[in-house]
Formats: sequence, structure tokens, C-alpha cells
Amino acid sequence: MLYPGGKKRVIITNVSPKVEEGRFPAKAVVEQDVIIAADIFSDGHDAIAASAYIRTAGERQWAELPMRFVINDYWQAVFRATQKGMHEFRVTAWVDHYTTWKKGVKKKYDAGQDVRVELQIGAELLRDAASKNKGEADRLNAWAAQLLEFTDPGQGVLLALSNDVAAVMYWHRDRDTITEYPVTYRVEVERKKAGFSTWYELFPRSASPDVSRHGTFRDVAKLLPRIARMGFDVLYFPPIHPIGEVNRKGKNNSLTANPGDPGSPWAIGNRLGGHKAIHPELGSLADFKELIKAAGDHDIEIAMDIAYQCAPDHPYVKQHPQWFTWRPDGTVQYAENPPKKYEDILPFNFETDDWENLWKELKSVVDYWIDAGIRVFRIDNPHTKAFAFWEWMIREVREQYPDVIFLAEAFTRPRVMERLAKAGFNQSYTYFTWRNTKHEIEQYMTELTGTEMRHYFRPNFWPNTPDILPPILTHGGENAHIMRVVLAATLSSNYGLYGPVYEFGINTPHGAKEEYLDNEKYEIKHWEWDQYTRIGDIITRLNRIRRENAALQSTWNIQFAQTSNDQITCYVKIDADADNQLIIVVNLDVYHTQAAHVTLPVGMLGIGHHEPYMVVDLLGGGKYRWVGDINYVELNPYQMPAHIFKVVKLQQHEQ
Ligand SMILES: O=P(O)(O)O[C@H]1O[C@H](CO)[C@@H](O[C@H]2O[C@H](CO)[C@@H](O)[C@H](O)[C@H]2O)[C@H](O)[C@H]1O
Repeated sequence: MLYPGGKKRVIITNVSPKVEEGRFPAKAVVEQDVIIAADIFSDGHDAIAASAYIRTAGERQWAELPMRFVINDYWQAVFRATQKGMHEFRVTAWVDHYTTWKKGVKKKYDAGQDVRVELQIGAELLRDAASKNKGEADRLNAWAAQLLEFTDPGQGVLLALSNDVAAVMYWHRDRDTITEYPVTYRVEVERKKAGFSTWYELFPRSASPDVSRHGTFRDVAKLLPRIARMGFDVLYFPPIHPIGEVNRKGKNNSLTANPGDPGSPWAIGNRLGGHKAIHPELGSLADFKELIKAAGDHDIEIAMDIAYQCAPDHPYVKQHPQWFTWRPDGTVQYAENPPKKYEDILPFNFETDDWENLWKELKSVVDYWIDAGIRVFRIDNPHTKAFAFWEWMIREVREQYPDVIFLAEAFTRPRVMERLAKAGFNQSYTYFTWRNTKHEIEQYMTELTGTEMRHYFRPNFWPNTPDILPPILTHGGENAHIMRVVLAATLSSNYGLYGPVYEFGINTPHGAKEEYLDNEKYEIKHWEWDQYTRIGDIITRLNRIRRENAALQSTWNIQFAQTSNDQITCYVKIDADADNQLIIVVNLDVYHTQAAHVTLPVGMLGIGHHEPYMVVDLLGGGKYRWVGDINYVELNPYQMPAHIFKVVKLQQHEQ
């Protein structure tokens, strides 16, 4: 054979969605449209056709989705994911001789030319197809005969153009000429919460209303109605296990604890147990399960922190000394995330010869909490553990429990964060916390949504965490807290807050560090949960707006608008299915009123350049009559630093 598949003239390239040429699956959520796309072309000028095939992994049957030509050799098919789980797809294309012929015959006929020879060619095409497709042979041969019998060529042309013939010829194409893209790609379809979630972080030990005692799970249960009212649907706790007594840290990260200091919850394990035990002052396993259930009754899921590390008195250290790297002086070097030092914990050695048992045990920790009812995990510092471990562990867990969500808490180098997402993490912390200027925000969003990252990296935006008090919140006070949470909640469909500190506007830094002074990581707090704050009120409004507007339930539908002032950023978010169009305008200057002309992508909004329409501010109230693409905005950060405008077409408004 001179060349394999020499009759296959169509080229297929740039297939998407794909991640590293198919090494990893792309991600989607149920009820999301997955666009399967490719560049498809052939030599010459013949018509071509293409189909994508999709199936749930493990099934035999493929479902065929005809692809549609969009522009410039770019083709796509839209697949609406309805079932969770791993899916596979492949792309095929072929020269469509029937369509080429049909178009040619019509052109000639319309130009008044003799088409008798063309009709004979058509009959040959139909007969050829009949010879290869027994099931349709009778119909195809009958049509072929008719083409030759018509005395009026116009009737032949009509038959050639009929949908019936086109459909049969489409489904019974010549197999020898079909190009099959050689790679089958994967898309993992996850539950909706993987793509749209609103996180509130609190330390359960600080939930007690009584200043003289440690908070418990039962105290947290009493806060659930409040957290639900604020619109959060994931309640995330730092680790809830017994805390190491050896090398315990004291207030403000001091290396010596005073009597009564509770220690950092991330220093896991002591004589009472390790990763599968609960710190006794929080309550029992039964209390924890009850809390999970009570949270469910408020549509809130409890997210647990998994931090694979051990306090020196964690039972693993004695039971499995081979899982740690011992130094000649009989100690283990404490863990680090440079430049941070974690003197109260020991890292696992992922290169231990006993790695298989280590992996199994670490997975069994996740399995244990899944058994208790947990489906959402925030994974501490995953970038300091082996990538292969994550890929294996997450795949194993998700094959059995496709609902489980893992959030990667990795603030590290971009390639490392990307690889963790590829390895299976469903959501990832991001650099949003430090992206402040208009240019930085636009550039970062473009990176997240406009590159291959959109297929595998789901950002979760946090304006603060117990580890991070960014300078903007320190300097900008209440206005900055409001502005930053508006950005987080509208730029990204997944966002979260280290809650009490944020809503109560606490922002005193620990010296020159970007950290909170008197950090809750090292001491128990007692919050005045009943106090009203403007920040809390606006967070509640924001979360309601997010729930009521489908356009905010995706991160990928963002389009920035031009603004005449760099202190003002403006972006449009659209959900076509829900007919929901939002224009978000944010004043990034937390001290001064700023104004700008914004130039909107009105084409996307289906608005003419001079057409009037209404914009209704869902956040601050008020409505305005705007016309076409260029409109004026002015925002005073002491009143409201942002507009979340819903676009209402005038006809709808008048109804
Ligand atoms: O390293 P990151 O900044 O990503 O932070 C995460 O991991 C840290 C280690 O688990 C954790 O640090 C806290 O716990 C440590 C262990 O007890 C303690 O030494 C640190 O002082 C304390 O900040 C951090 O909270 C977590 O988010």
C-alpha cells in the first residue's frame, strides 16, 4: 500500500476540548453545553461534512452529533452534558460528494443550463450508496431511477434537494473516505456545585457564644440559619482533629505555646488520634454527622480540610516511622512552604520505599470522611505532595463517588497549580487575592478563560484567607472589603471568604506581614454573630444576586468592556439559555468617586448601536435608560463601589 487511507482527503486538527493532547480529561458540569470543535478542511473545493461521536466511558455505543461549519474551517458540535461521569469523544469528517453534486446541479439549473448529465451523475452516486448500504438500497435505487426518468429536469432538481435524500446520504456516507481523528479525548462531567459554589470559612472552635468555653459542632449548628440566610452553600472548616502538643505554636505564630493555647488546627494528631479522629472539645463523630445533616437541611455542605502532615506526637510517627525522613540526629525536618516555616508539623516522605502503604493510608483518610457524609474537601498545600499520588487518589475516589469535590489550596508557581488541576482537582485557589488593578484583573481573567486552562482549571476566588490579609483590605477598610467581594462574586462562579473576619471588617495586620494580627489560627475567638455590618449586608445581597442570575453561575462567559478611566473596570456576563444579561461596573479606587464612559459589546447583547434599553442595578438599586454602546457611569465607594446591571430591553420593560 502506497499510503494508508489514501482516499481520506479531509484533515482534522486543533480538536477541543482537550488537555495536554488528551493525557488528562477536560472538565464540564451537568447541564453545561460542551462545545466539541475542530479545524476541518480538505484539498479543493468539495463540500465536507463532519461528526463528533460521544459516549459515557465504558459504554459500547457512540452517539453521533453532526458538526456545524462556523467560520474559516472551524467546525463545532454542542453536547449538552446530562449525566455525571467520564465521557469520551472523537471527531470524524469526510468529503461530502452528494452535497457537492447537489449544490452544483442547483447552480446550473438556476442559471438555465442543461442538467441532464448532472442528474445521471446523481443517479450514479445514489446507486453507489445503495450498493454499500443494504438497509436503504431499495429507497436509494428508486430515487436513482426517478432521477433518470423525469422528463422535467426541474423535478430531478427538486428530488436532489429533498431533505429525505440528503438525510439518507448523510447517514450512509462512503466509509472509505472518512477521516477519523486518531485520538479519543475525555471530558469529565461533574455535579453543578463543582462549577458554582459559595464558600464560608470559619473555625468551629470559635463558634461558642459563651466566652468561657471552646466552640463545638453543636454551636456551629446554631449558626447554620445565619450562614444560609447570607447565601453560602459550602461551610468550610480548618482541620477538626486532635492538635499536636509537641512543638505546639502559641499566639501570633510564636514558637512557644502558653498553657491553654489551643495550637494551630493544621498541626494534626496527638495521643488522642490523628486524621481519622475528632478534637474532643469540638464534639463526637455523632455530633459531626448530625451537623453534616443539619447543614444539608439548609442546603449547605460541610467542606473538610485534608492536610497530609503530622504533629510530632501524631500516632503515625511511631506506628510508621518509615513514612518520614529521619536525620542523623534522630529528628525529622519540620515542614515548609517557603518562605513559611511550619515548625509544629512533619511532612510525609513520598519517596518512602513503603509508598504504596502510605498512599493507601492517606486515601483511607478521605474514604473515612466520605463514609461520615463529607463530599467536599479543601486540600492543604497539595503542591508539597507527589502529583502521581493526587492523580491516583482523586481518580480512585471519584470513580466510586463522582460527587466528591477537591479544592486545591496551592498558592505556588503557575505551572504547578495548573498541573494539580490537570491531575484532577475540581477547583483551585488562585492569584485573584493579589490582582488589583484593572489591567491585572483583565489579564488574569483572560489567562483563566481564554487559554487551554478553561478546560481544566476551575478558579475559586478568595479575597482573604486566614493566611492572607492582602494590603488592599488593610488600607482600604470597609470600602475595599465590599469592592473586593463584589469582584470575587461576579468574576468567578466559585468564590469564598474567611467569613467572620471579613464580614466584621477586621483588618489589622501582623506588623509588615500580609497576615492578620492575633490570628484565629493560633487562638480561639468569640464573634458577635448578631452584629449588623454593611459588608455582611452586601455579601448577602451579592449571594442572592448570584443565585437569581444564571449569568453569574459561570466563569467562562466574561467579556470585558472598554472604559475611559483605568479606575473603573466593566465586564459583561451573559447566559443565553436563561436570557440573562448582566453588566458589572466596579470602581477600583476605594477612596474616591470615579466616573467613566464604558463602551459595551452591544452586538453580544443583541442591542443596536443607537438603540435605547434599561439597565436595572441589582446591587445598589436604581434604573437607567441607556442608549447603544457608549454610556456614562459614576461610582462613589462610600455609597456603593459597583453596579450589577441587569439589561432589560425596552419592549420587556414596558410589558
Ligand atoms: O502554606 P499555606 O500558606 O498554603 O497554608 C496552609 O498550610 C499551612 C500548613 O498546613 C497552614 O499553616 C498553619 O498551620 C501550620 C501547622 O500547624 C502552622 O505551622 C502555621 O503557622 C499555620 O499558619 C495554613 O494555615 C494553611 O492554610
